[in-house]
Amino acid sequence: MDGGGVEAAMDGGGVEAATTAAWMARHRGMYERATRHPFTVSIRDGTVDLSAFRRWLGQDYMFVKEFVAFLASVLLKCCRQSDGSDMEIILGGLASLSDELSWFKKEAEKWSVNLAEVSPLKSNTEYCRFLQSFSEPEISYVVAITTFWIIETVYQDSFAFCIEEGNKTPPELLGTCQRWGSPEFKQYCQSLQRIADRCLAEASADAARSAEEAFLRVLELEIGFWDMSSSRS
Ligand SMILES: Cc1ncc(CN)c(N)n1
Repeated sequence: MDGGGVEAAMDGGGVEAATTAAWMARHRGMYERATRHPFTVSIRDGTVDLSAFRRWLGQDYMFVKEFVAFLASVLLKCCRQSDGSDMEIILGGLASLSDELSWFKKEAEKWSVNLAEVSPLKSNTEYCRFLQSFSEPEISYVVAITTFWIIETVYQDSFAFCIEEGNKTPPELLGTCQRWGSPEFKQYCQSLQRIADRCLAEASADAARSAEEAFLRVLELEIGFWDMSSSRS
């Protein structure tokens, strides 16, 4: 984090506020582009193009397979670089991906998406490459856990909006929205945020700067992923 960043992370009394909240405020525009994207907003207002939804489903299945390996690398860094107290939370997230993959397979059948025929589109490939880079031991735990938190949070916030009051989400898409928009998943994301903030409070300025860069990169990649789902990029 640079000098401005440190200031932004301080509240009026000079007490350090949570770093992640400061980033979300500082990068509000990008955060909203990722969490109020026309694709998810079209789910909420009931105008979603179902062929775009099917494209998202197939692409996200591929993403989640790569996400398993990413999370395994976060877990490994947690065991090697932290005191290991976060292990159970990360392990819980990793274990839930088994259910998630089964859910994608069932959902793909329901929507007649042949997962065996799906190949990753450009934005997905780019995102998966980013996830793969976390297998490098040089990438620190603080950067990895912050990245994990924001990846999950973008989905949580995006899909929670689709089930908030006033939604016209098609009934057949409610299950998808509840998967990430549920209060339980929100709590999980909040526990990741607390871990990220604790690690960031202890991190060097360089490490915190790298974590903020990763935060921004995730927002960019998420926007690209929704764009890809809506069209073809
Ligand atoms: C692209 C993307 N971003 C986040 C998530 C939530 N794990 C996901 N399934 N796909």
